[in-house]
Amino acid sequence: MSLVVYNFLTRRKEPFIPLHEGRVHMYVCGPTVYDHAHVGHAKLYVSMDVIVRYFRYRGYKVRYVQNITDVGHLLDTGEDRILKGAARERLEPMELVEKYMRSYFEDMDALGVVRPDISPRASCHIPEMIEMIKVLIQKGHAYEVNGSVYFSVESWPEYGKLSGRRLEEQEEGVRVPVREEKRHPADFALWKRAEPEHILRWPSPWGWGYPGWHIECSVMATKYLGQPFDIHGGGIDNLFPHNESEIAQAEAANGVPFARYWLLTGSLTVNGVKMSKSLGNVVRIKDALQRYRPQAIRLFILSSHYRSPIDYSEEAMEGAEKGLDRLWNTVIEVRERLARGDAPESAEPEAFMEEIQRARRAFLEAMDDDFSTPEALSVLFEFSKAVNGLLFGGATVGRPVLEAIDAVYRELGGQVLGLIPDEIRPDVPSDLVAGLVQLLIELRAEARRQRDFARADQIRERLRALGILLEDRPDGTTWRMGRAGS
Ligand SMILES: Nc1ncnc2c1ncn2[C@@H]1O[C@H](COP(=O)(O)OP(=O)(O)OP(=O)(O)O)[C@@H](O)[C@H]1O
Ligand SMILES: [Zn+2]
Repeated sequence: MSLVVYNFLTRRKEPFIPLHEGRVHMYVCGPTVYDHAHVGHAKLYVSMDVIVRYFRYRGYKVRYVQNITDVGHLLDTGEDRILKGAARERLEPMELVEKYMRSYFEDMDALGVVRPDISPRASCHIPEMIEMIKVLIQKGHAYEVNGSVYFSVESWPEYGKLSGRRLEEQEEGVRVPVREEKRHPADFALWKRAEPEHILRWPSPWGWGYPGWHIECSVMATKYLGQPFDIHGGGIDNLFPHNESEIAQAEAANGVPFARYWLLTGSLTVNGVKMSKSLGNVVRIKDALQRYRPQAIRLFILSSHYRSPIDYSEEAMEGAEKGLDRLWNTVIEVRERLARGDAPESAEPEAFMEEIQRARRAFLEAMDDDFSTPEALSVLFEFSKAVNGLLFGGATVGRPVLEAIDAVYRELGGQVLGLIPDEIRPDVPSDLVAGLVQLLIELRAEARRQRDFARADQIRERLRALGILLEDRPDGTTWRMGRAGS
């Protein structure tokens, strides 16, 4: 069996052959840390996480690099995202960066996203960026104007090879003052001159300034992974101009191909519109985690293919919660039987051992086909149906069979997909907890009758922090666990 990936560069599925046998060098564009991460970010990073986990499961040694953008990523208005965030919160820019970088990793940890092996920050690689820009100028692919340096797209005929865009189509969205400096409207900034009031700035051969956004990824990817390297991942929304420009810079500077396979994820949408801070339709990961289990968020994301878009809604999330319950219930039953220790030592029924092997093969086949998690999930759900049939069908089930079933859950559901923890905490609290929650609900109702709304809200919030969500209905207040297993 061989692994096949859809390479965006060739628009085809291709066998995955790493540059160095048994190793995968992979780079994914990281977040710009100027605000809390939203569920759209989760779509990209959970999808990439499963790809990395799967490579490791298949025995590859992976070096996974994902940068932190802390300078140079401008809004359409021309403002630097970090500086705008710093002004909003009255923080030193690097204080803001630190705050949201921590917030990002906190969210990713909560979602079970395995940390990258290297998380390089753009601001720590300014000298390397300056070096690459110098080479580009020397080779005639870049030019300086008034302390800014631009990449000349006309000097690089391959510009457009990833996105399929032609130069004539690339003139839109360019602000007028910048347009005047450029030789071609599609030329993009490698280095921007900074006025003294611009806090994030560095000395360079062209005066004080700051790097353009695209150059950081060319520099950090090749510094840590070499050139060429195996896989470049990211969200499809950054295909142009970001990814396109990354390729042009690295290839024009170094004369060899940049990334060999491009894996791009579809966008997460809300009512069909991309979730994005600029549109204001974001659901923060932190808020989603208040309502849903982290594994339910993963299940929701993995239920569509990484290349497809996915629409976020409460109904879809409730569906994922239910799916997760179905999956976990079977796992819990298997593990309880194992813990009881009364299953016989015979590998009976033997036919089920074959069923287990079949499920494993089908799962690997699905994942080998461009990481098709929807198919892999359906294999896991079908398998669970068969397991339920076995467990409740009246036949005696031997310990080796239960262990082999549990191994499928641990390896494929846990290690690869990150949906099944090794320890599932039961989400039904004890009678004592239920009694205490009921008591608090009554005290809260009493507080509300006395118009002590501050106390009533305090009870609700303290319970929410513990993962217990109250829901006020016409006929009284009910409660449920919102974060079991986290
Ligand atoms: N709705 C989304 N669905 C999937 N991926 C997304 C979504 N929004 C952002 N991403 C991806 O997250 C990565 C980091 O994004 P970054 O922090 O630079 O986003 P941003 O442009 O500041 O966010 P926003 O689009 O919310 O303004 C990018 O590679 C991008 O492709
Ligand atoms: Zn990038």
